Amino acid sequence: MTVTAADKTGARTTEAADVITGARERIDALDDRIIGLIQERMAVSAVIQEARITSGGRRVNLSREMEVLDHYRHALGKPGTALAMTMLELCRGRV
Ligand SMILES: C=C(O[C@@H]1C=C(C(=O)O)C=C[C@H]1O)C(=O)O
Repeated sequence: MTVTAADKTGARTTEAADVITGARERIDALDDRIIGLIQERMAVSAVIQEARITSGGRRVNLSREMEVLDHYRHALGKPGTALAMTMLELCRGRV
């Protein structure tokens, strides 16, 4: 059986299916960029952590993490905090 664009998108008209298919391509491209930025952030964060550990300090700096959490919460509301927590976990591991 053939899978139509309407089947894949959940749309009930070909016009809506076309809009959704085009917008999903943009979302996929945005997600690629977001993932690239997260990977870049992880690399920069690793440089900071290594410098601090090599100097005799600790990997984690909680006061800085609070600033990062506040930044995301101000920009995105409560879910921003959860997003920042996940980002921090990606960048420095679970604490
Ligand atoms: C990158 C740092 O080290 C750790 C990782 C952080 C981050 O990825 O944003 C923030 C605080 C630290 O726990 C830093 O101190 O800035």
